[in-house]
Amino acid sequence: MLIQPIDYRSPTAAQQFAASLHNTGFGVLTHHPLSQALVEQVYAEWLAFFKSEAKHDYTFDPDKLDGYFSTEMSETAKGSSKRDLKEFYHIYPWGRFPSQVSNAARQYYQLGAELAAELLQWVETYSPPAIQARYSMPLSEMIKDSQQTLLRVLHYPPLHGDEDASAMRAAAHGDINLLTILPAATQAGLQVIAKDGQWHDVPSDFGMLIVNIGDMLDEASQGYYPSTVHRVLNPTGAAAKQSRVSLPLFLHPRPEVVLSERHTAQSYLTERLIELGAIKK
Ligand SMILES: O=C(O)CCC(=O)C(=O)O
Ligand SMILES: [Fe+2]
Repeated sequence: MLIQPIDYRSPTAAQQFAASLHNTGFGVLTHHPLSQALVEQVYAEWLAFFKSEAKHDYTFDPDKLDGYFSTEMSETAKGSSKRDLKEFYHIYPWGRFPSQVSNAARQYYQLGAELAAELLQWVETYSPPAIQARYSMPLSEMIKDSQQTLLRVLHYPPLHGDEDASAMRAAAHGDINLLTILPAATQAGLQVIAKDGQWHDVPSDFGMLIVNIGDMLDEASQGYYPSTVHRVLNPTGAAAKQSRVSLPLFLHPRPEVVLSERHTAQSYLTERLIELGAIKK
């Protein structure tokens, strides 16, 4: 197995976790403090929301990018020709929030951001001194009070068999942000590419927490922590008739935070969103 799950409670968890992120761009935690009951509540409430027509009242704001993105408006990964087979909702602290769901997702946002700050401390502690010296501030401070951190509630609808042959639930991509944390989804399918170019399943038993490096941390650590390409496979057999729900929290620094000699978080994000066609020049 490419990625070994790590027990969050272990005295060597921080070191093992940082090593996993360095080697693969991914780290998987068991026995972490995020409440599984809360995650399940979010999955259930939001699945019902995605199955309702109410979602269309929250169509995303094209400038601010909060709100609901339908399958027709879904992302096309860089280098891919087909839209992903997914719909999703972007939750920001300042953004619109559906009245049809409880505050569970907002609560999760808060708890997830707190845990992420601790994980960033682990990442920092085990950065080689020469890399550490180049961080413009402690990594956990980069996300402090950030209004840019994004909770994406994702729904991959059941497949009907008439999808374009090359369209995927999520085509191969890297994340733009600093760090992503992702509770195991309601279904398998997440894969990561290894250094040898082979795809591997990411361990995702229910209750595990999957963490991956985004491009901004790759940039800030000069590649010591690599942003690794991942994808979500289309299910086959009985699983194809079921929805998949997942909940990535994308940790973004405050806009003015300096990532490297070349980039602030703001300049980096703008460059990437233009590349993705999400915003215009
Ligand atoms: O749904 C998943 O398991 C992963 C989603 C993902 O990689 C993303 O939205 O960036
Ligand atoms: Fe991703």
